[in-house]
Amino acid sequence: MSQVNEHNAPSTPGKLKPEKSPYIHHRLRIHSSLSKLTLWSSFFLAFILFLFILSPPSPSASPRRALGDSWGGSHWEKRVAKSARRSSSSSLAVLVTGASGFVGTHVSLALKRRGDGVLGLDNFNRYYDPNLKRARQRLLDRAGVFIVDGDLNDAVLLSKLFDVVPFTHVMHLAAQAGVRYAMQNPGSYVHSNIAGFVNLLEACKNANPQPAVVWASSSSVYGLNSKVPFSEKDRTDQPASLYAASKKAGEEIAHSYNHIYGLAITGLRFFTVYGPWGRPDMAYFFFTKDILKGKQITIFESPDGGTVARDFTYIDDIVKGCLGALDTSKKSTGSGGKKKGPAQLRVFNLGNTSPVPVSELVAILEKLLKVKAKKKMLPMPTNGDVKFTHANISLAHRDLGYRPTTDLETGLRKFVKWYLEFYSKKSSW
Ligand SMILES: O=C(O)[C@H]1O[C@H](OP(=O)(O)OP(=O)(O)OC[C@H]2O[C@@H](n3ccc(=O)[nH]c3=O)[C@H](O)[C@@H]2O)[C@H](O)[C@@H](O)[C@@H]1O
Repeated sequence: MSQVNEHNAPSTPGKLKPEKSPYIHHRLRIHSSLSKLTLWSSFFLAFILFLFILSPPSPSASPRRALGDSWGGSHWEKRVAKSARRSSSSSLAVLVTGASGFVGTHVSLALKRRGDGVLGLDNFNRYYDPNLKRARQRLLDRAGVFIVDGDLNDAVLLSKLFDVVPFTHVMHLAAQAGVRYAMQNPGSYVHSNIAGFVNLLEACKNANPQPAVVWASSSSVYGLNSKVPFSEKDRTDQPASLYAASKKAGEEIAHSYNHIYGLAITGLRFFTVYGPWGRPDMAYFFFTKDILKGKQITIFESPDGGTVARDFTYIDDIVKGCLGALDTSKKSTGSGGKKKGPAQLRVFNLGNTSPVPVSELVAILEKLLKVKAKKKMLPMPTNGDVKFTHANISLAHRDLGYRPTTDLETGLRKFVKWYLEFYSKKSSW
Protein backbone atom coordinates (compact mmCIF):
# COMPACT_ATOMS: atom_id res chain seq x y z
CA MET A 1 0.00 0.00 0.00
CA SER A 2 1.39 3.37 -0.96
CA GLN A 3 2.19 5.58 1.97
CA VAL A 4 0.46 8.96 2.10
CA ASN A 5 2.48 11.54 3.99
CA GLU A 6 0.94 14.60 5.62
CA HIS A 7 1.93 16.96 2.77
CA ASN A 8 0.05 15.17 -0.01
CA ALA A 9 -2.77 13.90 2.12
CA PRO A 10 -6.08 14.43 0.32
CA SER A 11 -8.39 17.05 1.72
CA THR A 12 -11.29 14.91 0.60
CA PRO A 13 -11.07 11.25 1.57
CA GLY A 14 -10.81 8.97 -1.47
CA LYS A 15 -9.25 11.56 -3.79
CA LEU A 16 -5.52 11.66 -4.27
CA LYS A 17 -4.02 14.93 -5.52
CA PRO A 18 -1.53 14.87 -8.45
CA GLU A 19 1.86 13.95 -7.13
CA LYS A 20 3.91 16.45 -9.17
CA SER A 21 5.72 19.26 -7.33
CA PRO A 22 4.14 19.02 -3.87
CA TYR A 23 6.68 21.57 -2.55
CA ILE A 24 5.62 24.33 -5.03
CA HIS A 25 1.99 23.55 -4.42
CA HIS A 26 2.52 23.92 -0.65
CA ARG A 27 4.32 27.27 -1.10
CA LEU A 28 1.51 28.56 -3.29
CA ARG A 29 -1.01 27.62 -0.58
CA ILE A 30 0.99 29.37 2.14
CA HIS A 31 1.39 32.42 -0.09
CA SER A 32 -2.32 32.64 -0.80
CA SER A 33 -3.20 32.15 2.91
CA LEU A 34 -0.76 34.90 3.85
CA SER A 35 -2.30 37.30 1.33
CA LYS A 36 -5.78 36.57 2.69
CA LEU A 37 -4.55 37.03 6.25
CA THR A 38 -2.91 40.35 5.38
CA LEU A 39 -6.06 41.54 3.63
CA TRP A 40 -8.34 40.62 6.53
CA SER A 41 -5.92 42.08 9.09
CA SER A 42 -5.92 45.37 7.16
CA PHE A 43 -9.73 45.40 7.12
CA PHE A 44 -9.79 44.65 10.83
CA LEU A 45 -7.26 47.39 11.70
CA ALA A 46 -9.11 49.91 9.53
CA PHE A 47 -12.36 49.00 11.33
CA ILE A 48 -10.78 49.44 14.79
CA LEU A 49 -9.33 52.81 13.70
CA PHE A 50 -12.76 53.84 12.42
CA LEU A 51 -14.40 52.93 15.76
CA PHE A 52 -11.66 54.77 17.66
CA ILE A 53 -12.22 57.96 15.62
CA LEU A 54 -15.99 57.72 16.07
CA SER A 55 -15.95 57.01 19.83
CA PRO A 56 -16.97 60.00 22.05
CA PRO A 57 -14.41 61.18 24.61
CA SER A 58 -14.83 59.30 27.88
CA PRO A 59 -14.46 61.39 31.01
CA SER A 60 -12.14 58.77 32.38
CA ALA A 61 -9.78 58.91 29.43
CA SER A 62 -6.71 61.07 29.57
CA PRO A 63 -6.19 63.05 26.37
CA ARG A 64 -2.44 62.63 26.66
CA ARG A 65 -2.43 58.90 27.34
CA ALA A 66 -4.62 58.34 24.30
CA LEU A 67 -1.68 59.59 22.28
CA GLY A 68 0.61 57.00 23.76
CA ASP A 69 1.95 58.66 26.87
CA SER A 70 3.77 56.21 29.09
CA TRP A 71 5.48 55.94 32.41
CA GLY A 72 8.62 54.18 33.50
CA GLY A 73 12.32 54.39 32.79
CA SER A 74 15.16 55.69 34.91
CA HIS A 75 14.49 59.38 34.18
CA TRP A 76 10.85 58.96 35.22
CA GLU A 77 11.85 57.09 38.39
CA LYS A 78 14.27 59.87 39.32
CA ARG A 79 11.52 62.47 38.94
CA VAL A 80 9.17 60.37 41.08
CA ALA A 81 11.79 59.90 43.80
CA LYS A 82 12.81 63.58 43.75
CA SER A 83 9.24 64.82 44.08
CA ALA A 84 8.57 62.48 47.02
CA ARG A 85 11.83 63.31 48.83
CA ARG A 86 11.17 64.75 52.28
CA SER A 87 13.18 67.49 53.94
CA SER A 88 13.79 65.51 57.15
CA SER A 89 13.16 62.05 58.53
CA SER A 90 10.26 63.41 60.59
CA SER A 91 8.51 64.74 57.47
CA LEU A 92 5.94 62.70 55.55
CA ALA A 93 6.25 61.09 52.11
CA VAL A 94 2.76 61.39 50.65
CA LEU A 95 1.18 60.00 47.52
CA VAL A 96 -1.63 62.43 46.63
CA THR A 97 -4.16 60.93 44.24
CA GLY A 98 -6.26 63.41 42.30
CA ALA A 99 -3.40 65.89 42.64
CA SER A 100 -4.52 68.01 39.69
CA GLY A 101 -8.01 68.26 41.21
CA PHE A 102 -9.23 71.17 43.30
CA VAL A 103 -8.56 69.84 46.81
CA GLY A 104 -5.58 67.75 45.60
CA THR A 105 -3.76 70.80 44.30
CA HIS A 106 -4.20 72.78 47.52
CA VAL A 107 -3.25 69.89 49.79
CA SER A 108 -0.16 69.05 47.68
CA LEU A 109 1.05 72.66 47.82
CA ALA A 110 0.52 72.87 51.59
CA LEU A 111 2.41 69.62 52.21
CA LYS A 112 5.30 70.63 49.95
CA ARG A 113 5.51 74.05 51.58
CA ARG A 114 6.14 72.51 55.00
CA GLY A 115 8.82 70.11 53.73
CA ASP A 116 6.91 66.90 53.13
CA GLY A 117 7.68 64.81 50.06
CA VAL A 118 4.72 64.81 47.66
CA LEU A 119 4.06 62.75 44.58
CA GLY A 120 0.85 63.37 42.62
CA LEU A 121 -1.18 60.88 40.61
CA ASP A 122 -3.98 61.94 38.29
CA ASN A 123 -5.66 60.64 35.14
CA PHE A 124 -6.53 64.18 33.90
CA ASN A 125 -9.97 63.01 32.80
CA ARG A 126 -12.39 65.25 30.92
CA TYR A 127 -15.21 65.45 33.45
CA TYR A 128 -14.45 69.17 33.44
CA ASP A 129 -12.05 71.38 31.49
CA PRO A 130 -8.69 69.54 31.36
CA ASN A 131 -6.98 72.92 30.72
CA LEU A 132 -7.77 73.93 34.29
CA LYS A 133 -6.22 70.68 35.51
CA ARG A 134 -3.13 71.27 33.39
CA ALA A 135 -2.84 74.83 34.77
CA ARG A 136 -2.98 73.39 38.31
CA GLN A 137 -0.32 70.88 37.23
CA ARG A 138 1.95 73.74 36.14
CA LEU A 139 1.40 75.42 39.50
CA LEU A 140 2.46 72.25 41.27
CA ASP A 141 5.39 71.70 38.93
CA ARG A 142 6.75 75.12 39.89
CA ALA A 143 6.49 74.08 43.54
CA GLY A 144 8.45 70.87 42.85
CA VAL A 145 5.51 68.45 42.81
CA PHE A 146 5.48 65.94 39.96
CA ILE A 147 2.15 64.47 38.90
CA VAL A 148 2.23 61.02 37.35
CA ASP A 149 -0.33 60.74 34.56
CA GLY A 150 -2.07 57.48 35.37
CA ASP A 151 -5.24 55.82 36.57
CA LEU A 152 -6.04 54.37 39.99
CA ASN A 153 -7.10 51.18 38.26
CA ASP A 154 -3.60 50.60 36.88
CA ALA A 155 -2.33 48.08 39.45
CA VAL A 156 1.08 47.73 37.79
CA LEU A 157 1.65 51.49 37.95
CA LEU A 158 0.60 51.68 41.61
CA SER A 159 2.86 48.81 42.57
CA LYS A 160 5.74 50.51 40.72
CA LEU A 161 5.15 53.77 42.61
CA PHE A 162 5.34 51.92 45.93
CA ASP A 163 8.53 50.18 44.74
CA VAL A 164 10.18 53.52 43.99
CA VAL A 165 8.94 55.38 47.11
CA PRO A 166 8.24 53.98 50.59
CA PHE A 167 5.26 56.31 51.12
CA THR A 168 4.42 56.97 54.76
CA HIS A 169 0.94 58.28 53.82
CA VAL A 170 -1.55 58.25 50.99
CA MET A 171 -3.91 61.22 50.60
CA HIS A 172 -6.59 59.80 48.36
CA LEU A 173 -8.56 62.58 46.68
CA ALA A 174 -9.06 61.14 43.19
CA ALA A 175 -12.75 60.49 42.58
CA GLN A 176 -15.62 60.94 40.20
CA ALA A 177 -17.23 63.95 41.85
CA GLY A 178 -20.60 65.59 41.35
CA VAL A 179 -23.99 64.62 42.67
CA ARG A 180 -26.19 65.20 39.59
CA TYR A 181 -23.78 63.80 36.96
CA ALA A 182 -24.20 60.34 38.47
CA MET A 183 -27.45 59.93 36.55
CA GLN A 184 -25.70 60.58 33.25
CA ASN A 185 -22.62 58.44 33.75
CA PRO A 186 -23.10 55.92 36.57
CA GLY A 187 -20.24 53.73 35.34
CA SER A 188 -17.62 56.39 36.01
CA TYR A 189 -18.56 56.40 39.74
CA VAL A 190 -18.09 52.65 39.91
CA HIS A 191 -14.80 52.89 37.98
CA SER A 192 -13.20 55.58 40.13
CA ASN A 193 -14.89 55.58 43.52
CA ILE A 194 -15.27 51.85 43.98
CA ALA A 195 -12.97 49.86 41.67
CA GLY A 196 -10.24 52.54 41.80
CA PHE A 197 -10.41 52.78 45.58
CA VAL A 198 -10.18 49.00 45.99
CA ASN A 199 -7.20 48.92 43.64
CA LEU A 200 -5.46 51.64 45.63
CA LEU A 201 -6.10 49.86 48.95
CA GLU A 202 -4.75 46.63 47.41
CA ALA A 203 -1.52 48.46 46.55
CA CYS A 204 -1.39 49.97 50.07
CA LYS A 205 -1.92 46.65 51.83
CA ASN A 206 0.78 45.00 49.67
CA ALA A 207 3.28 47.79 50.29
CA ASN A 208 6.05 47.37 52.76
CA PRO A 209 5.84 49.53 54.84
CA GLN A 210 2.09 49.96 54.56
CA PRO A 211 1.18 53.66 54.43
CA ALA A 212 -1.56 55.29 56.51
CA VAL A 213 -4.47 56.31 54.27
CA VAL A 214 -6.55 59.49 54.46
CA TRP A 215 -9.31 59.80 51.88
CA ALA A 216 -12.18 62.03 50.78
CA SER A 217 -15.62 60.81 51.67
CA SER A 218 -18.52 63.25 51.41
CA SER A 219 -21.26 65.03 53.32
CA SER A 220 -23.62 63.43 50.81
CA VAL A 221 -23.45 60.14 52.76
CA TYR A 222 -25.97 61.68 55.19
CA GLY A 223 -28.48 61.53 52.34
CA LEU A 224 -32.03 61.77 53.57
CA ASN A 225 -30.96 62.00 57.21
CA SER A 226 -32.99 64.88 58.70
CA LYS A 227 -31.34 65.20 62.09
CA VAL A 228 -29.21 68.34 62.15
CA PRO A 229 -26.41 69.17 62.53
CA PHE A 230 -25.05 65.98 60.96
CA SER A 231 -22.91 64.02 63.36
CA GLU A 232 -20.67 61.07 62.52
CA LYS A 233 -22.96 58.93 64.72
CA ASP A 234 -26.03 59.67 62.57
CA ARG A 235 -27.40 57.18 60.07
CA THR A 236 -25.83 57.14 56.61
CA ASP A 237 -27.81 54.34 55.02
CA GLN A 238 -30.15 56.47 52.89
CA PRO A 239 -28.01 57.92 50.07
CA ALA A 240 -29.92 60.17 47.66
CA SER A 241 -27.55 59.69 44.70
CA LEU A 242 -25.23 57.08 43.25
CA TYR A 243 -22.38 59.47 44.07
CA ALA A 244 -23.38 59.38 47.75
CA ALA A 245 -23.81 55.61 47.58
CA SER A 246 -20.32 55.22 46.06
CA LYS A 247 -18.79 57.28 48.89
CA LYS A 248 -20.71 55.30 51.50
CA ALA A 249 -19.47 52.12 49.82
CA GLY A 250 -15.95 53.56 50.15
CA GLU A 251 -16.43 53.88 53.90
CA GLU A 252 -17.47 50.22 54.13
CA ILE A 253 -14.58 49.13 51.89
CA ALA A 254 -12.22 51.10 54.16
CA HIS A 255 -13.61 49.20 57.13
CA SER A 256 -12.88 45.84 55.54
CA TYR A 257 -9.29 46.72 54.54
CA ASN A 258 -8.67 48.05 58.03
CA HIS A 259 -10.12 44.90 59.57
CA ILE A 260 -8.39 42.35 57.33
CA TYR A 261 -5.03 43.95 56.59
CA GLY A 262 -4.38 46.40 59.44
CA LEU A 263 -4.41 49.51 57.23
CA ALA A 264 -4.84 52.74 59.22
CA ILE A 265 -7.58 54.63 57.37
CA THR A 266 -9.25 58.00 57.94
CA GLY A 267 -12.28 59.15 55.91
CA LEU A 268 -13.07 62.86 55.70
CA ARG A 269 -16.63 63.91 54.91
CA PHE A 270 -16.16 67.17 53.03
CA PHE A 271 -19.04 69.68 53.02
CA THR A 272 -19.39 71.57 49.66
CA VAL A 273 -15.80 72.80 49.38
CA TYR A 274 -15.25 76.02 47.41
CA GLY A 275 -12.47 78.51 46.66
CA PRO A 276 -9.77 79.56 44.17
CA TRP A 277 -8.81 76.87 41.61
CA GLY A 278 -12.24 75.31 42.27
CA ARG A 279 -14.37 72.91 40.26
CA PRO A 280 -16.30 74.37 37.28
CA ASP A 281 -19.11 71.83 37.78
CA MET A 282 -20.04 73.31 41.15
CA ALA A 283 -22.82 75.88 41.51
CA TYR A 284 -20.78 78.78 42.94
CA PHE A 285 -18.35 78.43 40.01
CA PHE A 286 -20.81 78.23 37.11
CA PHE A 287 -23.10 80.84 38.73
CA THR A 288 -20.11 83.24 38.62
CA LYS A 289 -19.44 82.41 35.00
CA ASP A 290 -23.11 82.76 33.97
CA ILE A 291 -23.75 85.95 35.95
CA LEU A 292 -20.77 87.59 34.23
CA LYS A 293 -22.07 86.46 30.84
CA GLY A 294 -25.58 87.74 31.57
CA LYS A 295 -26.92 84.20 31.31
CA GLN A 296 -29.86 83.05 33.40
CA ILE A 297 -29.09 80.90 36.47
CA THR A 298 -31.42 78.41 38.12
CA ILE A 299 -31.80 78.47 41.87
CA PHE A 300 -33.35 75.39 43.40
CA GLU A 301 -36.04 75.64 46.07
CA SER A 302 -37.14 72.72 48.16
CA PRO A 303 -40.38 71.12 46.91
CA ASP A 304 -42.26 72.58 49.91
CA GLY A 305 -41.10 76.07 48.88
CA GLY A 306 -38.44 76.28 51.64
CA THR A 307 -34.80 77.19 51.11
CA VAL A 308 -32.09 74.85 49.92
CA ALA A 309 -28.92 75.42 51.91
CA ARG A 310 -25.34 74.18 52.10
CA ASP A 311 -22.64 74.22 54.74
CA PHE A 312 -20.18 75.76 52.23
CA THR A 313 -16.60 75.18 53.45
CA TYR A 314 -13.60 77.19 52.32
CA ILE A 315 -10.67 75.32 50.81
CA ASP A 316 -8.01 76.62 53.27
CA ASP A 317 -10.05 75.26 56.18
CA ILE A 318 -10.39 71.90 54.41
CA VAL A 319 -6.62 71.80 53.80
CA LYS A 320 -6.00 72.30 57.53
CA GLY A 321 -8.36 69.43 58.24
CA CYS A 322 -6.56 67.19 55.74
CA LEU A 323 -3.14 67.98 57.22
CA GLY A 324 -4.53 67.45 60.72
CA ALA A 325 -5.80 64.02 59.65
CA LEU A 326 -2.43 63.06 58.12
CA ASP A 327 -0.50 64.27 61.16
CA THR A 328 -2.66 62.37 63.64
CA SER A 329 -2.77 59.15 61.61
CA LYS A 330 -1.23 56.20 63.38
CA LYS A 331 0.93 53.72 61.48
CA SER A 332 -0.73 50.84 59.68
CA THR A 333 -0.05 47.62 61.54
CA GLY A 334 0.26 45.12 58.70
CA SER A 335 3.07 44.33 56.34
CA GLY A 336 3.30 42.51 53.04
CA GLY A 337 -0.48 41.92 53.02
CA LYS A 338 -0.63 40.47 56.57
CA LYS A 339 -2.27 42.14 59.56
CA LYS A 340 -0.21 42.25 62.76
CA GLY A 341 -2.74 43.94 65.06
CA PRO A 342 -5.73 46.30 65.20
CA ALA A 343 -5.26 49.54 63.27
CA GLN A 344 -6.78 53.00 63.45
CA LEU A 345 -10.07 53.59 61.60
CA ARG A 346 -11.67 57.05 61.69
CA VAL A 347 -14.34 59.18 60.00
CA PHE A 348 -14.66 62.96 60.46
CA ASN A 349 -16.97 65.71 59.24
CA LEU A 350 -15.09 68.66 57.74
CA GLY A 351 -17.70 71.39 57.38
CA ASN A 352 -18.16 75.03 58.29
CA THR A 353 -21.02 74.61 60.82
CA SER A 354 -22.92 77.47 59.21
CA PRO A 355 -25.37 76.57 56.40
CA VAL A 356 -26.17 79.32 53.89
CA PRO A 357 -29.19 79.30 51.53
CA VAL A 358 -28.26 79.10 47.85
CA SER A 359 -30.18 82.37 47.29
CA GLU A 360 -27.81 84.05 49.76
CA LEU A 361 -24.80 82.60 47.91
CA VAL A 362 -26.13 84.27 44.75
CA ALA A 363 -26.70 87.59 46.56
CA ILE A 364 -23.05 87.57 47.73
CA LEU A 365 -21.82 86.81 44.20
CA GLU A 366 -23.94 89.66 42.77
CA LYS A 367 -22.38 92.04 45.29
CA LEU A 368 -18.81 90.89 44.62
CA LEU A 369 -19.20 90.80 40.84
CA LYS A 370 -21.24 94.03 40.80
CA VAL A 371 -23.64 92.39 38.34
CA LYS A 372 -27.31 91.57 38.89
CA ALA A 373 -28.04 87.89 38.22
CA LYS A 374 -30.88 86.76 35.96
CA LYS A 375 -32.52 84.30 38.31
CA LYS A 376 -35.03 81.58 37.76
CA MET A 377 -36.42 79.73 40.77
CA LEU A 378 -37.20 76.04 40.23
CA PRO A 379 -38.18 73.20 42.54
CA MET A 380 -35.13 71.10 43.37
CA PRO A 381 -35.01 68.16 40.95
CA THR A 382 -35.08 64.73 42.50
CA ASN A 383 -31.83 63.66 40.87
CA GLY A 384 -29.60 63.32 43.88
CA ASP A 385 -29.63 66.71 45.58
CA VAL A 386 -30.49 67.01 49.24
CA LYS A 387 -32.21 70.01 50.81
CA PHE A 388 -29.84 70.88 53.55
CA THR A 389 -26.38 70.08 54.92
CA HIS A 390 -24.95 71.15 58.26
CA ALA A 391 -21.87 69.68 59.90
CA ASN A 392 -21.27 68.98 63.54
CA ILE A 393 -17.47 69.19 63.69
CA SER A 394 -16.81 68.52 67.38
CA LEU A 395 -15.04 65.24 66.66
CA ALA A 396 -12.68 66.80 64.09
CA HIS A 397 -12.09 69.70 66.49
CA ARG A 398 -11.19 67.34 69.32
CA ASP A 399 -8.98 64.89 67.36
CA LEU A 400 -7.56 66.96 64.49
CA GLY A 401 -7.63 70.47 66.01
CA TYR A 402 -9.94 71.41 63.10
CA ARG A 403 -11.52 74.87 63.40
CA PRO A 404 -12.89 76.53 60.24
CA THR A 405 -12.38 80.30 60.21
CA THR A 406 -13.65 81.51 56.81
CA ASP A 407 -17.21 82.76 56.32
CA LEU A 408 -18.83 82.45 52.90
CA GLU A 409 -18.45 86.09 51.88
CA THR A 410 -14.73 86.19 52.74
CA GLY A 411 -14.12 82.92 50.89
CA LEU A 412 -16.13 83.94 47.83
CA ARG A 413 -14.23 87.24 47.65
CA LYS A 414 -10.99 85.25 47.32
CA PHE A 415 -12.60 82.96 44.76
CA VAL A 416 -13.89 85.86 42.62
CA LYS A 417 -10.49 87.55 42.71
CA TRP A 418 -8.84 84.34 41.48
CA TYR A 419 -11.56 83.73 38.87
CA LEU A 420 -11.21 87.19 37.33
CA GLU A 421 -7.42 86.92 37.21
CA PHE A 422 -7.38 83.38 35.87
CA TYR A 423 -9.86 83.96 33.09
CA SER A 424 -8.65 87.46 32.16
CA LYS A 425 -6.77 87.84 28.89
CA LYS A 426 -3.68 88.91 30.84
CA SER A 427 -3.52 85.61 32.67
CA SER A 428 -0.32 83.69 32.02
CA TRP A 429 -1.98 80.34 32.65
O1 LIG B 1 -20.60 68.18 50.20
C1 LIG B 1 -20.43 67.28 49.40
O2 LIG B 1 -20.23 66.16 49.79
C2 LIG B 1 -20.55 67.51 47.93
O3 LIG B 1 -20.56 68.91 47.68
C3 LIG B 1 -20.83 69.25 46.36
O4 LIG B 1 -22.16 68.91 46.06
P1 LIG B 1 -23.27 70.02 46.26
O5 LIG B 1 -23.34 70.44 47.67
O6 LIG B 1 -24.50 69.49 45.66
O7 LIG B 1 -22.65 71.26 45.45
P2 LIG B 1 -23.17 72.03 44.15
O8 LIG B 1 -23.41 71.11 43.05
O9 LIG B 1 -22.22 73.14 43.93
O10 LIG B 1 -24.58 72.62 44.61
C4 LIG B 1 -24.62 73.59 45.66
C5 LIG B 1 -26.05 73.99 45.89
O11 LIG B 1 -26.53 74.69 44.75
C6 LIG B 1 -27.77 74.14 44.32
N1 LIG B 1 -27.87 74.33 42.86
C7 LIG B 1 -27.07 73.63 42.03
C8 LIG B 1 -27.15 73.81 40.67
C9 LIG B 1 -28.07 74.71 40.15
O12 LIG B 1 -28.18 74.90 38.91
N2 LIG B 1 -28.85 75.40 41.01
C10 LIG B 1 -28.78 75.24 42.36
O13 LIG B 1 -29.54 75.90 43.10
C11 LIG B 1 -27.76 72.70 44.78
O14 LIG B 1 -29.08 72.24 44.97
C12 LIG B 1 -26.99 72.82 46.09
O15 LIG B 1 -27.88 73.14 47.12
C13 LIG B 1 -19.87 68.57 45.40
O16 LIG B 1 -20.24 68.76 44.07
C14 LIG B 1 -19.74 67.10 45.68
O17 LIG B 1 -18.71 66.55 44.88
C15 LIG B 1 -19.42 66.95 47.14
O18 LIG B 1 -19.12 65.69 47.52
